Amino acid sequence: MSNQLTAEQQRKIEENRRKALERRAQRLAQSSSSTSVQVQPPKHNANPDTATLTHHRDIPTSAPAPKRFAPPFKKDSQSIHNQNQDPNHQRLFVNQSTLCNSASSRPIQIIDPLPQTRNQPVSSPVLSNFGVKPAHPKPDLTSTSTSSSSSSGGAVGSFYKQNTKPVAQLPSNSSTLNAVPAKKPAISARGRCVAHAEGRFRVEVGYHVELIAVFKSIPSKSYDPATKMWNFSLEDYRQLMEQAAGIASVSLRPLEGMDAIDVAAATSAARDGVALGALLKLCNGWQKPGAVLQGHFQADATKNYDMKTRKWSFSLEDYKRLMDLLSGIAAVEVEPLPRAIIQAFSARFDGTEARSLDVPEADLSSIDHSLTRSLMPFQREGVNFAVSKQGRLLLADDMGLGKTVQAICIAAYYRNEWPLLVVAPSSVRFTWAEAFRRWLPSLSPDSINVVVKAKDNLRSGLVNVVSYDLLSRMDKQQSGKPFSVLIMDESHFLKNMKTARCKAALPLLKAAKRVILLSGTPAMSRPSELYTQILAVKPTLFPRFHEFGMRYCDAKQLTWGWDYSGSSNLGELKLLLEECLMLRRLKSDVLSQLPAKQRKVVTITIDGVNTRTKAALSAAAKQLAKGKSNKKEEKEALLVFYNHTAEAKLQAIMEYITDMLEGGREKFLVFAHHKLVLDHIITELGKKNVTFIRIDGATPSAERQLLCDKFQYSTQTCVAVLSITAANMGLTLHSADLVVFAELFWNPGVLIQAEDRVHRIGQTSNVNIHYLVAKGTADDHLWPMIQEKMNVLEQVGLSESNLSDNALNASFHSKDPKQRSIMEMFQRSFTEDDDIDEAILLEAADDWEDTPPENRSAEHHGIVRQSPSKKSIKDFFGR
Ligand SMILES: Nc1ncnc2c1ncn2[C@@H]1O[C@H](COP(=O)(O)OP(=O)(O)OP(=O)(O)O)[C@@H](O)[C@H]1O
Repeated sequence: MSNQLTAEQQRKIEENRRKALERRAQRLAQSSSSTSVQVQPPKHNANPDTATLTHHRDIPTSAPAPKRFAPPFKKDSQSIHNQNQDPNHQRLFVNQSTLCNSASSRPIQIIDPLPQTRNQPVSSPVLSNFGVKPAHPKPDLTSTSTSSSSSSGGAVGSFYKQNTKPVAQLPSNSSTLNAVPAKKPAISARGRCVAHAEGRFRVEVGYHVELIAVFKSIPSKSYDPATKMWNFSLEDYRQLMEQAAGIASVSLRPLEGMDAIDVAAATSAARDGVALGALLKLCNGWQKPGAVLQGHFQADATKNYDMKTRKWSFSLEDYKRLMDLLSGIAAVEVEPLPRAIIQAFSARFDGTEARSLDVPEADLSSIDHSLTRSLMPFQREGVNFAVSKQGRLLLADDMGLGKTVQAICIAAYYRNEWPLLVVAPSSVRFTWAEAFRRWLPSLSPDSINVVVKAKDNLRSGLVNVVSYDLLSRMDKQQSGKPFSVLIMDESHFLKNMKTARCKAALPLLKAAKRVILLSGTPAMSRPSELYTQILAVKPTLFPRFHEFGMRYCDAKQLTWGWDYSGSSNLGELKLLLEECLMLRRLKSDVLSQLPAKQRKVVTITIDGVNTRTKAALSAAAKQLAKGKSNKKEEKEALLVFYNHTAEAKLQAIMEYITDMLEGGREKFLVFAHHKLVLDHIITELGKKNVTFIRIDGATPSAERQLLCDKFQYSTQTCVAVLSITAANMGLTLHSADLVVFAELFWNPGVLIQAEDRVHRIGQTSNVNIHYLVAKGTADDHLWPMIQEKMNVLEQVGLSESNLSDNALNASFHSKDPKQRSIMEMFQRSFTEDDDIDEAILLEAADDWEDTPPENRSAEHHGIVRQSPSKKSIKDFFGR
């Protein structure tokens, strides 16, 4: 920006300044009435020097001598005390703007000095509408007049238009209110003070000739040509603020936590005193049910500034009235609520409140009855919510609450707009395909397309499933073509806009008419992670990230740019999301509707394994299919097949565990059978620096409890890696509520016991059990067998689960007679003499427990032991 002003410009500025001073002088002269200003003292501060006014304060009619309420610095209290006599030093402190949650009526907390930045134009419609620069006649606050909305329209304008409800329920202050006069001087430069280096602060403001003159007069001034900003010693803070306050067309936001808004000029004028009095009366007399009154106008500025307690909060219905009152106070600037909030809560603002959960019942008659009949009540509510949001939502239910079934039902509601695209983590692509087969029997299985290669057609099915990573590797022409209906599973995968997966997904999200995002953990560490998901569902809410970042990410400008890693106004953000786009239920909210144990089949793929492993697996399957002459041979062949299955599943198992960790699962159990698998898991967890415990047959009894305690009391992510046969009993690990079976085992009794490490007394949540089942492996035969056996146990009341629904695993019932016979072989081999197998396994486990102490390691987890007893299991499985 050029520093050169023309003579004409300088003349105009000087003229404006002169006029402003004249107006101020006129107002001062007119101040005649005594005003009741109520300011509550901060409870912790009894020091009269750091002056907090108590109860009603009469501002004298003749002598304009309102006290200076607050010192900017503690160390300066004496001089401040002196200045308290100076009418030009009275300050009013108001609080950070936030929306806070309240059970009955959702109150707002407002009154924040406007966080102007150079990036934010000062003449936004929001500001001009909300009395920061009112360019309109003062509205009659006791009437339903909406004249103040006239200027700039837009969202805020429409809010005013809607706001036709009389505000008669407020304490009547009509005489006072009617006395509020109109305009404030126009402000041409807004800025803010920001902490700079140690003991200094800088002023972020646009060019203003008079202000520069003030800056130059400050002794500790320093100009940084790189940032084009002035900075000063904190010692000179007050001097600068006072001089800046003398320039009518300048508004500086004070340093956070220091003085708030300087109302010296305002409160010395009766005009403003009247408005302030009305406002404070309004606040203090406000005892309407549901209105939460927090905080107070604060008149001290000690360094113990406590944002939490110094807040006012008001019902949304009274927002307009409050803003109107505030706009009558010349030196008070109030940041209006964000446009997004006003848009989202427009019905609440005008009192025609409809609670968002009171959503109408959607007509689901066109959807498969088997699906709609199965929906639990809260799931049905989820579908209703989605339909009320025109199929655009973030379903953020806790894990295991059936986001998949809800998403399928929502998508099915818009079936005439298909083809549908499901984008999911690679490890659950096939689980999605299974879920569609299970829940939508009307859908031909052939119309489900799981994309496995980047060159595959993304649109060959009516339902298409692709992984995030594959999508990002696909030809743009393919991946860029829009789908009308989109499901994005584990949508926190989109949290970073710079990632390839997010870049690939965004164009699809932009183009889709229905966007169903699913995640139990939409943001794991900071609000900025939510932004892309919000943008995907409701692009109009925060079209620019900066706006979102300023409000909810505590954005800070650093020398290298903006830092959005913080968080601010989280309560407000939560309310906003719940109102507009997000539905989140916790297990504890719907526990009564959930089964105690929820089992889920996760279909994994072995497509990625190397050809050697694949060849070994198919050779083992062929050997079995040939049939064996005696039972011993048959059993050995089965075990070889089982072993190769373990090897083939390694990669997919780890992929799934990684996705669980990425999805924010903090504590869970992973059961496996083969040492190979257990070793692989802990090696990979070690590489990822994830804490784990390992309990297998080699873990001495004395150490087991210590390891369990480590897991139980761990406050961070911790995975318990456990052997199915050696850790299925006697352990309590109920601080977790998720069990993953990386491998299957033919004895469901052992599996159920293993599940019960978390499903036991003391467990307060429902328990989720995930069985990883790989197609084309021994699992094809083991799983139906387990299922059949579990059903038997269930029928006799020995197993409590939701597994009895045969449709759940229909695709695992092999139709190939040869394969069917393998399943029967498993059944024969491991059922008829179950007792013997059990005995061998348990004997082996016992042997391990007897490992001599010299072989024990203090840090057991992560260490592979060589124990003689391992051999027996190895032998047993033919390895
Ligand atoms: N209404 C229902 N009737 C029967 N089974 C259900 C129902 N809802 C969910 N389930 C089952 O509960 C299990 C968990 O459901 P789902 O996988 O959809 O949960 P989720 O919320 O997606 O969990 P995650 O966050 O772990 O992915 C699945 O086996 C699913 O089939």
